[in-house]
Amino acid sequence: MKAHMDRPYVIINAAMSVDGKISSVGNDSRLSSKHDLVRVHRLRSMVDAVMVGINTVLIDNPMLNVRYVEGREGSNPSRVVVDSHARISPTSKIMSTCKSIPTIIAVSEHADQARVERLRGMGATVIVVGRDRVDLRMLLKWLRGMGIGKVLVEGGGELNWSLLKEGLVDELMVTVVPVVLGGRDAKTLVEGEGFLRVEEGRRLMLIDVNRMHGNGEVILHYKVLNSNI
Ligand SMILES: NC(=O)C1=CN([C@@H]2O[C@H](COP(=O)(O)OP(=O)(O)OC[C@H]3O[C@@H](n4cnc5c(N)ncnc54)[C@H](O)[C@@H]3O)[C@@H](O)[C@H]2O)C=CC1
Ligand SMILES: Nc1nc(O)c(N)c(N[C@@H]2O[C@H](COP(=O)(O)O)[C@@H](O)[C@H]2O)n1
Repeated sequence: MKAHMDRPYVIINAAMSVDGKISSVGNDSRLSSKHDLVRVHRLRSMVDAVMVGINTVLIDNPMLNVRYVEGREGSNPSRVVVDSHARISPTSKIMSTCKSIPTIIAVSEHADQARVERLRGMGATVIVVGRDRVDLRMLLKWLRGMGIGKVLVEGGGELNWSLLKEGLVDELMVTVVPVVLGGRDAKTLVEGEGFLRVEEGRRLMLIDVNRMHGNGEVILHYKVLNSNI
């Protein structure tokens, strides 16, 4: 697990149903067990930053801190929100705690300046990376320059797609939860426009499979191949 010259080491982690959904049509994403969440928090404690897309923040209102295990030297990783138009709410859990947990909001040049200043005034670091939407390669380069060596991406499907498509992911960890959710509009692990042909798909190498305490959850751990290093 070593950072690259121009970007941090990137791990995607998510929980999905057997039919590939990361949330139900009713936007319920509480899929995995407490045991699995303890594993996720351990992962959080081992990285420098946790990254999510703005939809995940608007829908889940996550905290993204380390709660279920002892943090590294009692500290939390930085939080990075990919938010082209600075839509994050000042009353969100992330913004409400940005004075005590380092918080980076990545926006595009199209973000409203007043919103950006408000977020900065609350204590978040707002960086402009990209014209119409956040340029993820530029963002990762900036994070690397700030000394961030490992990033854990915790969704959602659109962010996962953009990162995988651009070859910016090193590992993928998926907890397959023994439930079927269905729903054509329910979010899947990877959204976006998708690859036209199977041969264009991002290839993975299975490096580990773990069963979680007999509750039927299976954790699949892959290395992502042909990423642009
Ligand atoms: N079960 C699980 O492990 C998880 C489930 N979720 C669920 O996923 C859903 C949200 O996922 P999505 O709607 O796919 O949204 P997302 O959370 O991936 O956010 C995507 C949004 O980020 C912004 N963005 C800016 N620049 C971007 C870029 N270069 N690439 C991609 N996005 C960019 C855009 O506004 C875009 O619509 C929620 O329902 C949440 O509950 C989210 C995380 C984990
Ligand atoms: N690994 C995993 N399993 C699930 O079942 C989940 N619902 C998620 N969701 C991710 O964790 C965020 C919530 O974090 P906090 O508990 O608020 O710290 C959520 O927004 C997703 O990114 N992950």
